[in-house]
Amino acid sequence: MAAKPKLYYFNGRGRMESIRWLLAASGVEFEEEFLETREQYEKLQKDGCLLFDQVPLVEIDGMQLTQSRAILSYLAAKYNLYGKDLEERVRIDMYADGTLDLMLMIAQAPFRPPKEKEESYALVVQRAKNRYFPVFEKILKDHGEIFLVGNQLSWADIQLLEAILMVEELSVSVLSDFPMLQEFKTRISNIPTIKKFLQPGSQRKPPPDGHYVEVVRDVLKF
Ligand SMILES: N[C@@H](CCC(=O)N[C@@H](CS)C(=O)NCC(=O)O)C(=O)O
Repeated sequence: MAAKPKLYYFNGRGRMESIRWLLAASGVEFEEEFLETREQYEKLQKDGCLLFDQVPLVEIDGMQLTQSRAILSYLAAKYNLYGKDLEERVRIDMYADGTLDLMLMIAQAPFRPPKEKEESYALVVQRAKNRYFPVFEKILKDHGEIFLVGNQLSWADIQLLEAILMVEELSVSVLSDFPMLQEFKTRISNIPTIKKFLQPGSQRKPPPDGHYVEVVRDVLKF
């Protein structure tokens, strides 16, 4: 039996969380090593595991992969979450890149000074409501299908659910003007592998707290 994928990152969401989501939604078990000290990070560097001296790092299929977007795209292809042809694939890429942009704004906010942090979160909610969610609402409404692309679950669906849940943590009523997205959220959340990942005790990570921010700063020295 092939070894489980192994994820090297902090014990928090950051740029690894979407990778956890894709694996979990695909029903793939994975191991995690959490970076807690500078020494762990320097050892990975010294051992030549980090292509550009950065995490996330994922060991899978005998490879050491870095660059979160490349990892996500590999997993999407491997686990049949990447559409049926090139046209579907590029749409999945566009939608996934949109939600990644939005989630990166959320991931970076805790590292800003308190006032800027609050402004960043407010901007995220505004962008979600005015830029990203209307697009996905319209896509679902126009094609009347249950998934964003084609007739099967894709990386784009999984990541949109992840993004919706993250923005709802900042504003519980953010979906109030988006009925298609409300239904989408319920539908995708009920896919058995995803439902399991949403249960307490899964490898899904909570929103970042002060301790997480401190560990990341200590390990990366910034
Ligand atoms: N484009 C890269 C960016 C990775 C990245 O910025 N990683 C941060 C931690 S979240 C890091 O390792 N920073 C250390 C550094 O850049 O020196 C990706 O998406 O994986």
